[in-house]
Amino acid sequence: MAVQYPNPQIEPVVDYVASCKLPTPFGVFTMHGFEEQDSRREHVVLTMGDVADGLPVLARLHSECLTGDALFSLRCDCGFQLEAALDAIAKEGRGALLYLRQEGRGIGLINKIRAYKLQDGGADTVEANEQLGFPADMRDFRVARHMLDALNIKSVRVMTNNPRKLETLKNAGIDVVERVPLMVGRNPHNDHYLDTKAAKLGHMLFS
Ligand SMILES: Nc1nc2c(ncn2[C@@H]2O[C@H](COP(=O)(O)OP(=O)(O)OP(=O)(O)O)[C@@H](O)[C@H]2O)c(=O)[nH]1
Ligand SMILES: [Zn+2]
Repeated sequence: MAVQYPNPQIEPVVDYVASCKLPTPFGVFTMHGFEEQDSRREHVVLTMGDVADGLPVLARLHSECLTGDALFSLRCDCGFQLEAALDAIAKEGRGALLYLRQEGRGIGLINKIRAYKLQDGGADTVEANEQLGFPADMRDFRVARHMLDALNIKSVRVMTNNPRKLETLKNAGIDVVERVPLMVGRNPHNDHYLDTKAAKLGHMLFS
């Protein structure tokens, strides 16, 4: 069985490091860098507008997907969601995108490649994780709460299709006031994957 990180028994400590401007095709964001003390994992938050005014903030808590976010993979919907979230924040002129380094729902990139190989052989996304000895989802969102606290973000309107993720966020101490759907990027390569997420992981992917 895989070792879970961060350890659920130990509250993670996350240090704010520095902020800078980040111009993008969607608009100019401010990028805030954070570092987790134990794992030295580096996370960023992109913000736009005044997010510390106490009002709910449009937010995306995006888990790293190197293949979808940076390498144009059509196996999932991550890259499309990343773009749509940045676009939505820019259109509203205010919001936050937390880019969380928990690749492959927490199993890491190399294990995700192993999982994809099993999926190439017929397993679905959940079965593949289980065959490798991992739970379907190993993510831990307590790190995100620390980053929201550091930025004085009191409550969030979360862009997600995953109601279970909202529960996980609430259990991590994050004040979620609304779910904002983020349905983009369905294509022939991820059709089955998205159907599996809806059937087995509870995602609301049908309007
Ligand atoms: N283990 C595993 N991880 C995957 C797979 N496809 C995508 N991921 C990872 O899943 C994470 C994204 O989680 P999802 O379950 O797609 O979406 P979600 O964040 O729960 O829900 P949304 O907010 O609606 O996107 C990223 O870390 C991806 O790297 C897969 O087949 N296997
Ligand atoms: Zn992905």
